[in-house]
Amino acid sequence: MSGIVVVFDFDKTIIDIDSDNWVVDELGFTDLFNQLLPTMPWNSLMDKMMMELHSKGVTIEEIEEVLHRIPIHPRVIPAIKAAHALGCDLRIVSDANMFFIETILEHLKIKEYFSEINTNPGYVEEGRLRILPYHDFNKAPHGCCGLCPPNMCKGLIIDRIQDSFSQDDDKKIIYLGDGAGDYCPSLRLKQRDFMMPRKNFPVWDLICKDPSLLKAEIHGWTDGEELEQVLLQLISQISMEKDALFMSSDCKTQTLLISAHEPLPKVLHVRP
Ligand SMILES: Cc1ncc(C[n+]2csc(CCOP(=O)(O)O)c2C)c(N)n1
Ligand SMILES: [Mg+2]
Repeated sequence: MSGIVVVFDFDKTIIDIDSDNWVVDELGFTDLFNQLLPTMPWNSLMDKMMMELHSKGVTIEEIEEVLHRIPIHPRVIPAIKAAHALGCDLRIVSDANMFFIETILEHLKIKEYFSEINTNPGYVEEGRLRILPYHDFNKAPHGCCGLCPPNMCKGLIIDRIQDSFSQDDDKKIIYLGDGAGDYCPSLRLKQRDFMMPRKNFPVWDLICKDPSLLKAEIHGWTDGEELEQVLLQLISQISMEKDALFMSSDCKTQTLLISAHEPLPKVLHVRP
C-alpha cells in the first residue's frame, strides 16, 4: 500500500454530470421535479420522484438502462485504474445514492477498485426504487458548517476516515470534488493532505474566497484529462518523497531519507 487514500466525490467528478438530474431528465420528469424542488429537500424529492416514476410505469430496468448511458470523460477510468495499481486505497463520498452509483460502477466494471462507498441508501423495494438520507435528520441534525444539506455532511465522513487511521500511520488523503458539499470535508483535511477542487465549480469558488482556511495543499483540475494528470502527479510525488534516498553532497554529513517502513527512523544522519 502507498499510504495514500484517494477520496472521490461522484457526480461531476467521476461522472461528468449529476446522476439525479440525468435520470429525471432522460425519463422526461424534469417539469415535475422543478415544480416540487422548492417544497422539499433534494434527497426527499429524489425518493418521491422514484415513486412517481414507478406509478407512471417506469421500470427498474429502464432506470438502469438510463444509468448505463451516463456521460463520463474517457480519462477518468484510466486514472482510477492507475491510482489503484499504484497502491492507493480508493473511496467514494457522494450525495447521490447507492443504487445509481453501484449500477454505474458495475456497468463500467470499476466497482472493485473502491474499498468503500459512502452515500445515501438506494435500493429496490417492491419494484420501486427507494432513496433515503445518509443521516437521519429527523433524529438529530448533524450540525456542521451550515453548508451541508441536512441528509449528508461529508465533513463527518472524512473525520471518521481520519479517525480510522492508526496514530503512527501518516496516511495522506487526496480529496477530489466539485460541489458545495465538498467544501466542509476540505476544511477537515490536514496539512499533509491534498485537496483537488474542480476549477470554477462551487467548491472552487468557496475555497477561493479564503484559501488560507484550508490546511491541505490545493491542486485544481478542469476535466477528466487534467484530473488524471494532477492525481497521478501527486501520487508519484508523494510516493517519491516517502521512498526517497537522498544523499547530501555535503561531505561531512550524508542524509538518508528512509522510506516509511516503520520501526526505522525517518531521517538518519550518517557520518562518512
Ligand atoms: C443549488 C443546489 N441544489 C441542490 C443540490 C443538490 N444536488 C444536486 S446533484 C446532487 C448529488 C451530488 O452528488 P455528489 O456528492 O456525488 O456530487 C445533489 C445533492 C445542489 N447541488 N445544488
Ligand atoms: Mg459532485
